[in-house]
Amino acid sequence: MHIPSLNYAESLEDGKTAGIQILDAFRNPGFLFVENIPSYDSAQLLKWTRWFFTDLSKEEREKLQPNPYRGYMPAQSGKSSYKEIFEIGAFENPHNHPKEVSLERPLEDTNLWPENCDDFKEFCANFHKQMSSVGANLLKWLNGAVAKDHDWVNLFQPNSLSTLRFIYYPQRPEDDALLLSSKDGQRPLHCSEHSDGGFITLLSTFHYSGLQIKTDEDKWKDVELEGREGLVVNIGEMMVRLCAASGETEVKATKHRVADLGADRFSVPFFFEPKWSAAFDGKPYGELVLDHMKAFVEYDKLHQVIAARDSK
Ligand SMILES: O=C(O)CCC(=O)C(=O)O
Ligand SMILES: [Fe+2]
Repeated sequence: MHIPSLNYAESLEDGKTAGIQILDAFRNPGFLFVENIPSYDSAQLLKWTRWFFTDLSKEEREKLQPNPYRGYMPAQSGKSSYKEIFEIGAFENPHNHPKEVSLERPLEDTNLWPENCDDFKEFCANFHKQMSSVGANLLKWLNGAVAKDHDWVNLFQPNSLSTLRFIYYPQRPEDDALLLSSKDGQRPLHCSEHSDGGFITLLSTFHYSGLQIKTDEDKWKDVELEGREGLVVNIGEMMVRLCAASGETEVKATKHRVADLGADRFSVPFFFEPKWSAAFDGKPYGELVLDHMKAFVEYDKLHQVIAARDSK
């Protein structure tokens, strides 16, 4: 299916019209394609994504695991999603002490980098900044259409917890339980059905197919982009709540998934998120996320940090 599109460069001149278009897309189907973004270069992004997952050795990637939140996660066979992930945020640690993390704000965890990779690091820092700026503009335009009297952008800046996630979906190993069971007719997935939890997701899918969204009739439809350059954008559950607080109750965090097409796939979502201290339901946003993460096994190390903090 085609999703509505937004011309970003034109929107920079007319944020009011952009706000109406964005709101309309987030009401139905809940996805938007943003194109004509000055200096967005998906070829460069794909080059670095491939470099990280296929040129860098497995051992080098596995070294990037000691931090509680940021860093690398290997693929796990037999699980409903099969993917390797590398995540970075906006916080750097000049002293390069990977295990040091603030007990007060553990999600402001610092990045971990492969050795001798200044060009990769520079690319990532610039890309993180570019996505933050696109996210902030989309938010500002939507804010104008939904809640003129509240400044949402202020919740996100400075020091947002936004995450740049590189994903590699390798082919499942032949003895993967899910692949074996799929031989009975059920199509395996690379990424299982979910709605995003956060605010605004800006996704680079390159030329890969596989992304599917669930329609109101509970049917899965392939997102068709026909090689266009730009970002697939959708909102998460927290953004739905933020809109609802201003009386906008029609926007939705549409369910989506990634079909396993039997070939390698790469994608790069950017999760545009508020700063730690932004108040939601009377709590700092960072504390809300920590609570939410207790349900996820992948964040074992983060749980240990929180348990140590809470026992003090
Ligand atoms: O890989 C994709 O195309 C989608 C990824 C996704 O939905 C996510 O990471 O939340
Ligand atoms: Fe998602």
